[in-house]
Amino acid sequence: MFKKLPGDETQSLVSTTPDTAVVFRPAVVRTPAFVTLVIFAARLVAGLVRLVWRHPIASAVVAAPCAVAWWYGWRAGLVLVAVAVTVLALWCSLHRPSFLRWAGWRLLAFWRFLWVYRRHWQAVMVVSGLGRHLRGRDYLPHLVRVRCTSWADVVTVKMLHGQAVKDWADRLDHLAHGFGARSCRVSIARAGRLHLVFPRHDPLAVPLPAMPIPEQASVGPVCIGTREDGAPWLLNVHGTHVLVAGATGAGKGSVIWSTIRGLLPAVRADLVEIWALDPKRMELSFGRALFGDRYAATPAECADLLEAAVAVMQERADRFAGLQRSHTPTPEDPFVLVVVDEVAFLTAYQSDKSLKLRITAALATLTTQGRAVGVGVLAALQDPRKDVLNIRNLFPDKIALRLDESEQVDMVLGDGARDRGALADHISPVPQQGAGVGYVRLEASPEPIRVRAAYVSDADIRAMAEAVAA
Ligand SMILES: Nc1ncnc2c1ncn2[C@@H]1O[C@H](COP(=O)(O)OP(=O)(O)OP(=O)(O)O)[C@@H](O)[C@H]1O
Repeated sequence: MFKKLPGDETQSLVSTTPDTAVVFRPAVVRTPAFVTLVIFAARLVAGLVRLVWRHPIASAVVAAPCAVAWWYGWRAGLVLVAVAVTVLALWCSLHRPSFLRWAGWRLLAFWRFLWVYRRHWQAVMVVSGLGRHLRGRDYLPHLVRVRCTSWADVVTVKMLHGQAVKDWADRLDHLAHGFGARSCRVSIARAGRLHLVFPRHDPLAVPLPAMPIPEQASVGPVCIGTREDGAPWLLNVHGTHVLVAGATGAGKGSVIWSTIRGLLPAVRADLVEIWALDPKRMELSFGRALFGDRYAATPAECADLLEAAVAVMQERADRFAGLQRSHTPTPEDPFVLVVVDEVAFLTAYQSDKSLKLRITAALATLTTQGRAVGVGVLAALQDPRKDVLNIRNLFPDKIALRLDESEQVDMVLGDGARDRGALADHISPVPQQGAGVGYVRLEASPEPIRVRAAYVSDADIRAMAEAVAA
């Protein structure tokens, strides 16, 4: 029986019959050195062809000076390099975005493909357990492509047949540290292929100042901060309900105030009314003038205000029935946004049982029936466990700011969110670095996105209240 095995594997294969001392050792046929050399040379050529095919620009940048130096001498090669560097530097200083788009990121991707990912690929795959060693042969996932954006490397990988996304999601730490990144996130590119996102630096590490107040009166989506990829973070509050979960000091206030700030022109145009429930009397009391008489602090006042919102909702539902199925804000029927700071004070931690029942029932009614008639809820919560807020699943949109425990991430963003890289429990507790930072899931994609809300200072809130009063 002949079995072809690479390397020295065969030498260590020994088999014995179960009850005799007969030992079988396979014969080892040594491959002549020149055959091995030919195989290595063929692999090298194939690798080079693949490299040129995948990175034509970067390959040309390296190959052209070498070719000129070969044919016309090293001085000519040096001149070509100097001219190319000068042209690139000029292009970069004159029009940086187009330079980065067409040359900068591609050159960086080429460099990182070779130096970071190709170089360490085998070791990281084997040590993390994503590669397999079967019958003397290494089976490794295929490194397809590296693309660089302003803040991260996006690595496309072809999984081994039979691997699942979970196999990769379970090893994000190994991958991040193996390739020298702070973290890693995984998403599906297409069947059998994944995108691994390795941030090179944190674009959300510095606090953002309050967003400018929009010029147009609109009920949203409201720009409340920025996403990790540099795009604005747009939050929809009209036609949905939003739950913001975060430990104490996570920056829930910045999400609430940035939203109110974005709606300010609509408040002034009577298209939006903001009703505030402030059981802690710390957060919303600061901009009390913005809410007029629709501000409640004690549990009894909060229950009354919530029931008033339910009454508005039911009156509209009676009027709209059979006439319209969605709400368009008008001064007669403005969009009502009920903002609740620390909703658990009114539900789980409320000692008066009848108040607790009234509040929970009103919140459940608003969150199940308010969307279509223009009544929305934006609630903040420190502890997202079900026994603290049993109606948390009635909020279609959820934001996970810094959380204390890893299990809380999936409670907020849904199953598997943490495995896919929503590390809300790793957000820094230092306010400068981590307050207002969080993860969201957009409707169009199951992948969590890292975001940071802009910080609305006390002075900004005061100016907002004065603007509305004027
Ligand atoms: N977006 C932000 N960017 C930078 N710093 C922020 C941001 N939001 C809040 N901070 C800072 O973090 C501190 C805590 O924020 P905030 O009070 O909003 O947290 P919180 O989640 O509402 O906490 P709590 O539940 O205890 O009220 C603030 O005093 C402020 O200095």
